Amino acid sequence: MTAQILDGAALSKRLRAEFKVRADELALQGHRPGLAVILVGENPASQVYVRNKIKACHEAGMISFDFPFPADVAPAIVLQKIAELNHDPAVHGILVQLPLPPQFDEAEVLAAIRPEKDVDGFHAANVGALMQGDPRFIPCTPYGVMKLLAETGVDLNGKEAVVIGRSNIVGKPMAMLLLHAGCTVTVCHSRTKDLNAHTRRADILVAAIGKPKFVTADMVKPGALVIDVGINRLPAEAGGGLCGDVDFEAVKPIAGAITPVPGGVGPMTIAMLLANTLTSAERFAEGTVK
Ligand SMILES: Nc1nc2c(c(=O)[nH]1)N[C@@H](CN(C=O)c1ccc(C(=O)N[C@@H](CCC(=O)O)C(=O)O)cc1)CN2
Repeated sequence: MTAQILDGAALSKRLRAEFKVRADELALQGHRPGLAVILVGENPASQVYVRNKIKACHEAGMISFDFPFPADVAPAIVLQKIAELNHDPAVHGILVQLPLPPQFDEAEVLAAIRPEKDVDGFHAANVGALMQGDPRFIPCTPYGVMKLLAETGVDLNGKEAVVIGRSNIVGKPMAMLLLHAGCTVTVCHSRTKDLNAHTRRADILVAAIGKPKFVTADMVKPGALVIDVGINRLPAEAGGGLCGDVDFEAVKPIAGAITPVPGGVGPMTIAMLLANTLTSAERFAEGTVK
């Protein structure tokens, strides 16, 4: 058996072309979608992600408003900017790139974003709505994973799903989405005993732990859908480049489907950010949100 490769780069490109059509329609009605992007500091990976988000935004016919701040900025300055953006009618989505420098209370910053413009879906109100099965904005990475799983055509109802990782950005919302899709969900983490016993019975295995090639072939059930959320930068002495949390070459012959890194979940994260921004702009345009 060789796995279906879930090509997130191709799917993202397809979706972004569809978004452009919708964005242009909104622009004709005077509501071109606008995304405000706040980046604090010079974390090289964050700089790449933000650059890619802004580029994707422009290519999809949306406006970006870019706010870079130095690493030592006082949190009050960033909070003030968020307050302004909350009231700006040209801005339909606000994103604060994570992680933030240590002087910030991340929860305080995320709580300052108006939930109706929280296109990352990290505000407690949006997290709560997702928990209740009535999502307003779905966090971009898990949202992208659900789109990739849909590409396999596999009915998720009744399937065993195992998520490795319990972060607020990926692990927890991922578990919730899989639960709502009818899966029986297990969330594993650093304290989980006998991890392999859990992963080996997973029909859907999502790895989001940030450890290069952590998931090995012996951890995977034959035919499983394996989703790799990890993006690990290898040191030069290990050959450099990016690798995921899954040992791709070893797991590919066993899995039913698998995402590559790069080119799997990462590009879908950006596509779903645009999807959320577009949704927000449509809500403002139709008056569902004021
Ligand atoms: N405010 C947010 N901060 C962070 C999020 C998020 O969703 N919102 N997620 C991650 C980083 N992230 C988006 O911001 C992100 C990560 C990776 C990619 C991506 O396209 N990866 C490429 C490789 C790119 C490279 O060369 O490094 C791939 O996998 O093919 C996009 C977005 C943490 N912060």
